[in-house]
Amino acid sequence: MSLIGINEIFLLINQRLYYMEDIAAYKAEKQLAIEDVEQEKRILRNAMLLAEQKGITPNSIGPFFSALIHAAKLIQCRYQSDWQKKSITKKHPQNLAQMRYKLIQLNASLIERLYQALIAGQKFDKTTSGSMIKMIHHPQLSETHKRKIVTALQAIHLSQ
Ligand SMILES: O=C(O)C(=O)C[C@]1(C(=O)O)C=C[C@@H](O)C=C1
Repeated sequence: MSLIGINEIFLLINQRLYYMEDIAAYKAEKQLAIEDVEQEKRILRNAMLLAEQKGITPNSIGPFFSALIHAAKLIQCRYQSDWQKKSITKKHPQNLAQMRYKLIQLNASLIERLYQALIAGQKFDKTTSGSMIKMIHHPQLSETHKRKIVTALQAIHLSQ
């Protein structure tokens, strides 16, 4: 697996995280709660199903998407709290349904890329932790939370 393959995985992770600013803005405008437990269940079910169809152990992909969702909620909370403090809101966010549709596509692409990396023999071992953490870019995400995403990614494995 080339570095390009890994770059693509982190590009998709970053794209997913970047949507959270707009989602936070939409929810602030519509006064919706950040957390939507039913949507989270749908995301996890869908990810595990797709992973299983590919040949990735579903229980190993679950914690990775849980870590992404956890980071997503944290980012939304931080944006909303920043805006509240400064009495500003981000205007004209995209529609939530549209953003969720894009997130579903990103999730599927992520699973596909992870699968390709794993069958190519890519090892996401501890020696790569530092460089992978550096590949996650988000102004609202601390090193600790980036590490949680990377640790969950390292546990993803192919079905036997
Ligand atoms: O779809 C949303 O409403 C989101 O905020 C995105 C997301 C996710 O990461 O997929 C994050 C938090 C919610 O609890 C549900 C889903």
